[in-house]
Amino acid sequence: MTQTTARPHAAVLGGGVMGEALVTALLAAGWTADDVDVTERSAARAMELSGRYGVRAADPNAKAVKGAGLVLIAVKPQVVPDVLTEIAPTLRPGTLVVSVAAGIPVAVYEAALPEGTPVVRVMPNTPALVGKGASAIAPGTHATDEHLDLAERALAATGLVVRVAERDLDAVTAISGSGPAYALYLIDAMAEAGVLLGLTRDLATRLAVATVEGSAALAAQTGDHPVVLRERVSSPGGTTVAGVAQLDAHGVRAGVVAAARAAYDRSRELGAAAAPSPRGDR
Ligand SMILES: NC(=O)C1=CN([C@@H]2O[C@H](COP(=O)(O)OP(=O)(O)OC[C@H]3O[C@@H](n4cnc5c(N)ncnc54)[C@H](OP(=O)(O)O)[C@@H]3O)[C@@H](O)[C@H]2O)C=CC1
Ligand SMILES: O=C(O)[C@@H]1CCC=N1
Repeated sequence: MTQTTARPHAAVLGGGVMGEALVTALLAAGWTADDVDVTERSAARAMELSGRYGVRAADPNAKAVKGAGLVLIAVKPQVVPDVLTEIAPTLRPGTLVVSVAAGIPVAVYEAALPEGTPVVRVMPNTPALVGKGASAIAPGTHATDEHLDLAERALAATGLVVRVAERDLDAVTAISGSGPAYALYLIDAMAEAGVLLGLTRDLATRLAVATVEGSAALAAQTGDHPVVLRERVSSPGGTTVAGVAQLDAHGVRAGVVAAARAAYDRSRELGAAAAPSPRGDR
């Protein structure tokens, strides 16, 4: 059965950073609090989310998915196999399973869940919390365009959502999934430099945040290549070329590439660890 209801009852499994972002996204996209259940390992955290958003703190996972037409998995990758074992017996036919877990291949979900279960993998990022996220979604074997549409409706309030093939998700994870940490690392470094040069920390941080936000907006709104935009900041013989030469001298570009490569490799490792063993004896 294909689940195409506009806003089916949703169960968010795992109410950590990303689970909370998904709960807020659903509510912002028009789901009512009555239509969203959230499960957690710790009852205190589940109650916290329930108190904050009015959603139902439901447990265990097997019970939460019983009445759901949309299940969103937001536990750590290492916990995904156990959660799939828990929910497989009670998942309704046709319920769309959406997972944000890094690295875990669609094949792992499809092997553990009832035959024909539609699965969509999502790689979101934390700016989703303020509607400025970037998410990529990839369909499993049984996910139709309608299932992708439903996943997009669920993510509508989080920001940019793009459709990709599953093979691209490790790279997406390395760039936009982990990317906010790289950007925030830069902001922190710029603010720290401002303090070193005599600004107050508050002023330096505000300037660094506004500068990175403004630069991103400039790139997004003009569509100009980042190098062209960078050249416009760089007056001949001026301050910017002096500064950027130091970024090159300190290998910052190479560091960013190495960071993304390491995140990509880690995403693949997480997937390999969760994959059924060749002997099929997991
Ligand atoms: N944070 C991010 O920027 C992004 C994260 N993701 C993915 O989102 C997923 C969650 O990450 P994140 O939110 O950062 O991690 P968190 O640790 O913040 O959230 C996971 C939550 O799941 C809870 N949990 C553990 N076991 C169960 C269970 N059996 N049933 C229900 N809940 C359970 C954890 O509780 P406890 O802490 O008590 O174990 C925790 O609160 C990961 O798979 C990650 O790859 C994807 C993109 C970006
Ligand atoms: O660090 C992680 O593993 C998750 C996935 C992408 C961002 N955070």
